Amino acid sequence: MKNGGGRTSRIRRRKLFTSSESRGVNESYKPEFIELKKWLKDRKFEDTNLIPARFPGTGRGLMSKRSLREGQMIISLPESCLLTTDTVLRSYLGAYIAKWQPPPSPVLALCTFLVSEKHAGDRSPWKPYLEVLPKAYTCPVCLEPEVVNLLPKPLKAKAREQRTHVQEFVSSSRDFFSSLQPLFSEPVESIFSRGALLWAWCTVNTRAVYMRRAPRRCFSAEPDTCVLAPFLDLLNHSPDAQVTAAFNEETRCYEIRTAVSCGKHKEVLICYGPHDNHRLLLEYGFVSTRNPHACVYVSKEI
Ligand SMILES: C[S@@+](CC[C@H](N)C(=O)[O-])C[C@H]1O[C@@H](n2cnc3c(N)ncnc32)[C@H](O)[C@@H]1O
Repeated sequence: MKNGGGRTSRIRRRKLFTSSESRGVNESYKPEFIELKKWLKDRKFEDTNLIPARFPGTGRGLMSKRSLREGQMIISLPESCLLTTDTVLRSYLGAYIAKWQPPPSPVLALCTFLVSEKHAGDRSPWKPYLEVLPKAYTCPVCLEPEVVNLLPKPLKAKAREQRTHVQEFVSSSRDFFSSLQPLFSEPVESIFSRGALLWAWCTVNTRAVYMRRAPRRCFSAEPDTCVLAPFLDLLNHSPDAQVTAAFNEETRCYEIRTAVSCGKHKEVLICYGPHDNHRLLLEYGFVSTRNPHACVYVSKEI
């Protein structure tokens, strides 16, 4: 998910789908969504097409308020709503990132910002977004080792690789977090705990959209492609969905258009990529029951 190709392919590029079975229960009355709506409006985003809802098969997602025509814009989220590495560099963390050697990765910058803003609580200007983010994730890295042990062999190996990757991500960032101590009255070890970083890593890896940004010297050479897109990131996945999605340099908005018409009061779904169920579980923590990309892994010996 973190490499360029994987993320590119999963970014819900050309696909949108609405399921007739998935009649959802409106959740827009919930205080957290009312606050998020106000926050988005202050940043010049007013949605007319979508409302948060809970669906029987996919859980929390977005429902169409009206029918959508083929080619119609589903959502156009202004740049001011996006959480990018620029947001982080412009923040109180910017000076610390700029002077840290070796330069931190773009994902580390995003995770540091998420943990720090979450810690700020009511003082964070991002609070309405942080409040709607999941409290926990179901990617294999979050599962107990006994549960990972029950996975099929090839997936088990991938799950262990993911755990090692995240462990290294956390342990190799310790000195950087220590350098941030002047910003906090509490010890940084208690703020940037393993649990907090795991939550932030899963937030970025399960929810970010793909938007390639120019490399900058203050970051490591890893591609800077992950951008958090509040509200838009409530869209769930269907392998059959057909949308186009990209940042529009003219409107300065992240836009998603449907390639097919879509009925009123249906779940609006996008496609994260042509992923089999192993990849969906690894990267997003779920599997798709009717997945045309499902495949069976056969060991070399067989
Ligand atoms: C970009 S978020 C979508 C919004 C998310 N459902 C929420 O409540 O915030 C991606 C996450 O949604 C869930 N998800 C997306 N598509 C799904 C599907 N078809 N079935 C079950 N869960 C899905 C997974 O937990 C995934 O990691």
